[in-house]
Amino acid sequence: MWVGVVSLFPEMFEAIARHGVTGRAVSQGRVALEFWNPRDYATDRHRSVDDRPYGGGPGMLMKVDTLRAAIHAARERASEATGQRPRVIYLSPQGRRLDQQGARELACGSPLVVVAGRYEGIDERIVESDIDEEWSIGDYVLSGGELPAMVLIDAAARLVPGVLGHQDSAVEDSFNEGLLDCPHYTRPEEIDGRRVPDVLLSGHHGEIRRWRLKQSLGRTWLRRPDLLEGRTLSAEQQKLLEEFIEEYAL
Ligand SMILES: COc1ccccc1CNc1ccc(C(N)=O)cn1
Repeated sequence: MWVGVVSLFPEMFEAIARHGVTGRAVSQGRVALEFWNPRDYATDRHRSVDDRPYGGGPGMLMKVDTLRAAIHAARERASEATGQRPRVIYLSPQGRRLDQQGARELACGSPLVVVAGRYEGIDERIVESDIDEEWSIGDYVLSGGELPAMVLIDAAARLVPGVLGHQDSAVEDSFNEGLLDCPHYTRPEEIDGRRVPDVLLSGHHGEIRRWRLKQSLGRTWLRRPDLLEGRTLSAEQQKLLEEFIEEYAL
């Protein structure tokens, strides 16, 4: 996966570029991250990258000429590096809500150019002319698009084949089936009198799979019933959920 990042604070992206699963993906070349900083395209003495909003009002916007130069440079490089036109993405509270399905879409195929806004955002004409898609990580406002950009890149990068240790861990990710995850346990077998569920110690892999699926279904029913709306459960899933509800009601 190739990602070009347009940001005034490229060093923030060390958080994903140099640590953990994403850091390893970058060092192994499975994910390529390149950066363009609008400030590098500033020509005035103060190297300004923000500008005043027409119509007045509080705050500033990102300066048009330096931002456009950075976006165009990233676009060009994307085409050079991958032979494909990139999808230019802008993170903003006005964008399409990122979810696991969206992450899957972003992970496969086209190179991405991700634009992280600062100040009060960017000129609408840039959104119209240079941005292909607006995405949001949730209904809240942050001081910049860098953290949302890292969330989007991380969610997509971990789905790139070979990035996760053993591929099943992405497949087993309950959101993969659109369900919440089941509870997880590791040593010791008992913590303050709380024991690991016996089924997980039994070695019966079929029982364990069913227990985990039942827990995922039950938790989803309890915490996020909306995820079950309009979803047809298999006969097995229906049975397991009914069992969970019966036991829960007891
Ligand atoms: C006032 O900030 C802005 C105003 C407009 C656009 C971008 C920004 C940068 N901030 C962001 C960016 C994305 C998200 C999100 N929900 O994905 C939250 N905040």
